[in-house]
Amino acid sequence: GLCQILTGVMEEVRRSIRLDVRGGDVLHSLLSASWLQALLRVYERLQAFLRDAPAPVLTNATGVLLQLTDVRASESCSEDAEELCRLLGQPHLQALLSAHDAVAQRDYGPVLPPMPEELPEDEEATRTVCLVKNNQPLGATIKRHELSGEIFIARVIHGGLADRSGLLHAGDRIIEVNGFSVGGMEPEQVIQVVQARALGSIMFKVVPITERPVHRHMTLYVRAMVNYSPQQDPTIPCADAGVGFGKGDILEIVDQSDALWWQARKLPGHAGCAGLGPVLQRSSGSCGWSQPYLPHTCIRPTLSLSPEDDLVAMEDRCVEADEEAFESDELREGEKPSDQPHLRLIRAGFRRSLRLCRRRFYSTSQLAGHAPCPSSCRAPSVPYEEVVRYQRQPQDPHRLVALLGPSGVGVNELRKRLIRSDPGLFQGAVPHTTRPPKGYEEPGRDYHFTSREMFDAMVSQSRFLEYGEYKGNLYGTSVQAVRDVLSSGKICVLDIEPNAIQAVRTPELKAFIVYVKPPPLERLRESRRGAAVATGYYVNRPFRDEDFQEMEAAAQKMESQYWQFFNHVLVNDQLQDARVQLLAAVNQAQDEPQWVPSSWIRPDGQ
Ligand SMILES: Nc1ncnc2c1ncn2[C@@H]1O[C@H](COP(=O)(O)OP(=O)(O)OP(=O)(O)O)[C@@H](O)[C@H]1O
Repeated sequence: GLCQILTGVMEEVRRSIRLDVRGGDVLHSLLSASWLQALLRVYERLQAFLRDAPAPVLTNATGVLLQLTDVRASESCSEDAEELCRLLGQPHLQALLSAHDAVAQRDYGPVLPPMPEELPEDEEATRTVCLVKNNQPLGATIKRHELSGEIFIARVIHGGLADRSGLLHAGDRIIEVNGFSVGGMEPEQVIQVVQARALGSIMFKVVPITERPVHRHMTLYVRAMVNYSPQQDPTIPCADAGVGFGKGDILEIVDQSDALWWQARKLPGHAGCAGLGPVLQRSSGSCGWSQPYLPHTCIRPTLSLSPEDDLVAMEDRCVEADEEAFESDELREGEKPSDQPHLRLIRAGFRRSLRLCRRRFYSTSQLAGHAPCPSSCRAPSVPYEEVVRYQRQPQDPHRLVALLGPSGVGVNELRKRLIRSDPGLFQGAVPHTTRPPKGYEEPGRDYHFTSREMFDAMVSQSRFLEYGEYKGNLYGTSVQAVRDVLSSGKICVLDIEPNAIQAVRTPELKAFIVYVKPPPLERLRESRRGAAVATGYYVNRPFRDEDFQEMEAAAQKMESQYWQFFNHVLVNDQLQDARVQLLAAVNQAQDEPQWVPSSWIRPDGQ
């Protein structure tokens, strides 16, 4: 009947408001709060349950079981009794009975201490908070005021015990812990008092902060572009309360109220307590985002607080230091092109010369007489990239699929196999070249043949995703060539070099980047036994051990610099398996929700 009483009280209060009784509106808003209503409903349900609660027949089933073993010991024990004893002797049944007894004896909840009888006179100003610790951190940090020496709650960690209680807030002044006055205590001493009880209840007496800051509870999702380890960060207020993450991880930022430290959860699957993550500053270098750890030296303690030993976390052991990849199928000269249309299709777009020049371009610096490739090192130096969930609609163009990996790993092989699996759906982009067409080549199908002047103009207009020079000829993949495939309703599949990553990550192309990773050395030796590595335009030879080692080294370098941009990592061990996995990933990219940069979806920053 509590809800009914509350309705009656609310009516009274409403009358008080009409009569302009002081405090009436505050009381009304309190009583009409949805959380209070919900709590009362829960309370009433629990009361109803207590009334109808089933009573255990016995509270000591485990004891009865022991008596049964005595029965077994007697000689007159029947076969049935034997079987019963055997069944009851099984560990899972014993565990079940033990659990039964614990419930029957109501031995499952901590016994709360009685409320203190003597309440201070300024009772209104203090609040007694009792938190029950079940081997989990309290999820709050404390700090000491430099001048007054008073102990304050510095931060309440989202989703932690203190936060879920709703009773402790950043800024609350702590007066007592478990009956011990914290006046004059060093922060470490306060921690010792908290740690004295690993389990059970901990009682805090606090003076609540009078004006709680209004938090913008706007959840933000970001992709980490750097690695971060709280344990290696000397500036984190509390390492144990930190959230560690690696490049490419998706983080859910649940609290941005602190200018220097976000509270974040790593996705997927970390539904519990959030952790502290640094609001890292942009690094100064143009490609600085690839660094493993950015020390955020901008972090300084706040003025009114002592800088070092005065901040203590109520997390266990936590002291807050304070507020902070051609055409290997390409026809040799004089060879005739295939009459089979599907083979022609496959050949279109597999241009070894382009791959080789790209490799050269990537490994050397820049094309003589040309501006640097527009895509080269244009990565924004941001530690985080805001992301949103994107689901491609059936009427939308497909996402570009870009494959990359260390030379020889099988990027081109996988790309060919993917296109061959469904030429009606997958297609490569037709590259541009300044070299003269060969007899069998058809402009617009094999290459867009163009003059050097035209090519240069396209370069200066940033119309290439990537380009390079091979044996005196220029080769490049234009944005328009990709657009042509996408607008025909097909999925464009490209192999790119890392320096083209930024050029394909655009709102228009929405590239899904698949990194093709070499398997461990042993597996490389085994799986590449019959395979040949391309060392020049027409030069193939069997793989050697040095090739594998080079591949591994190149892979490591690529991973350390670009891991954050990989949407899918595919280990190319067994070719057939890898192709199947690639197909599955590509389908997922087109048909299932994916995290993409928010700027792709909301270019205006809204
Ligand atoms: N999983 C695999 N098992 C066996 N052989 C493979 C596998 N993947 C690729 N190969 C073979 O390895 C060789 C190199 O592959 P591919 O040409 O695709 O490499 P790439 O990554 O495109 O490198 P590059 O651009 O330097 O040629 C080819 O002969 C290919 O058939």
